[in-house]
This record gives sequence, C-alpha cells and structure tokens, in this order.
Amino acid sequence: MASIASARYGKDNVRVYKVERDEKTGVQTVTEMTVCVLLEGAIETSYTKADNSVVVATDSMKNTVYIKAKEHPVTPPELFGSILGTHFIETYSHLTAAHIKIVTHRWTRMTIDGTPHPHSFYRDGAETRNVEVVARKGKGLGIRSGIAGLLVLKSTGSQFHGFVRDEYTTLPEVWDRILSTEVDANWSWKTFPNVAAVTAAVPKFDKAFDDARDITMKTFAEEDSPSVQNTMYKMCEYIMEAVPEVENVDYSLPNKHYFEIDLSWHKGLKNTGKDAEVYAPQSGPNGLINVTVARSQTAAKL
Ligand SMILES: O=c1[nH]c(=O)c2[nH]c(=O)[nH]c2[nH]1
Repeated sequence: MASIASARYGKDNVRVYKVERDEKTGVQTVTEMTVCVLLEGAIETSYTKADNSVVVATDSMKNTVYIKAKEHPVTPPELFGSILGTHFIETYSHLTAAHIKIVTHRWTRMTIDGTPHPHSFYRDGAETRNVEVVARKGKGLGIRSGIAGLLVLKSTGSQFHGFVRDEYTTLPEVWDRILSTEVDANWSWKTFPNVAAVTAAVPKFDKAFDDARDITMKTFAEEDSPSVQNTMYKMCEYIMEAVPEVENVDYSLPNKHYFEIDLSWHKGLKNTGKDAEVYAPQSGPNGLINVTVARSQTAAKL
C-alpha cells in the first residue's frame, strides 16, 4: 500500500510588475517580482482519488497574486508575502499552510546629468532580494529574507593554508589569493503572530536588507580572509548584532576559483606566485561552503 507522505502544489514563476505614481512630484517607483505560491492541506484525495473538489486551481493562485498586488503595497516583500500567504489559509478552510517565495529584481533609478530621473531605471546586476514566507494555520508567519546573486571578487586580501595535507592533496598553501563568490545570504525572523505584527515591523525589513548587504560587502572587502568558512561566519555574527529580531543567519558561498597559469614555457615568462597577473577563471568544479548561525542559548539567557 502506498500513501502520500507530503504534498504541496501551486504556481511558480508568476511575474508581476507594479508602478507607484506620485501625482504631486511626477516621480514613479517600480517593483518587479517573480512569485511562487505553494499550498498544503487536506489535498491528498486530489492525488489519490482524482478529487478536484479540494483543488484551488493554480491559475486562480496566479490571479490572486495580481489582485493582492493591486489591493496592497508590494513592498517590503516580507509584508506582501505575509498578506498573500495569510489570504490563502484564511480563505480556504481545508488549506493549512501557504509557502510564498518572492524574488525582487533590481530596477535602479537612472541619474541623468546628476539628477535622479523620475521614471527611468536600469538593471545594475543580477542580484535579487528574496523573501520566503510560510503562513501556517494557528502558527503565525515564518519569514526568511535574503540576498542572492551578488557576485563579488577581491584581487588580494585572502589566504588559505593549514588545511589537511595527505596523499589526496595537491593544492598548495597560499598567503595571497583571489577570492570570488556569488553571495546567497538569508536571515530568519522570529515568528510573527499575524499580518498586523508584520506591518508593525515594516521599517525593520528594508534596514535589515541594507545592513546585511553592507555587512557582506564590508566584511568581504576589509577582512584579510583566512578561509571562506571564517569570513562567512563573521558576516553572520555581524548581521545578528545589527538585527536583534533575527534568529539565525545562513550563507551559501560558492568558491569561484581563479587558477594561476604557468607561462614559463614561453620565453621563461614569470606568471606564478608574486609574478602572477594573468589567471584562468574556472567555471567548475567549485567549492561550496554553507553555514547557518543561530543565537546560542546561553547568550540568549544572559
Ligand atoms: O576558503 C576555502 N575553504 C576551503 O574549504 C577550501 N578548499 C579549497 O580547496 N580551497 C578552499 N578555500
């Protein structure tokens, strides 16, 4: 006999754009998002018995995203995700949880002749602001905010030595290397009881995003990094200090390697060690270093 162990379904890649027009100043502000909605609840019979009476069509979920975007602010995404998730569990009695993911894409205002342009924007990078909201009946709103796709590189100020050396090791120790990664950083908030509590916290979400982004870049730039592991741990610690409402912080950092090229075969060219100038960027394999840092129980009690 087989039975459903877990099931959720919904609409992914719902692309939404919203413009806000300030009639007095003529300044327009735009937001572009990609939304994913996944619902859970008493939906087993739709899989096991072809019972569509428990199915809210994914097409209706897409429509709901558009309508809620019209009725409510879409920023900060933490609030919009909470509104959307709460709508689904409050509207359909057989649904118990809504998982909302919102990826907000960058549209940065143009500066023309030194002046911010009222309605023209450009994409200044693949970086996105991400939010995942889980609205669970009777359990409040879990919110995880993050940054993804922020590509960074430093040409010095990074080392890697003292690691395990055995019969599998070929990597030389280095006291000066290139460090590059694509930042995926997230911070999880203490559970919010309802949308009103999320609304009350609204100013904290943008500040946390700005703090996390600044901390990531400042730590990356300023630290003489002994390893990706240690540098990302420091980033987590600084974010927890800056945002007291955050319960844990996680990073996932690919180590984007740049290999030295020995060019001595060509007229004795020196291009290794301190003479290295031309490198070969690698697309793979790459290191992948993950961590989640939580507040320690003992520290919390003090
Ligand atoms: O910062 C690093 N951490 C590692 O675990 C590792 N492993 C490796 O080959 N290079 C690096 N760099």
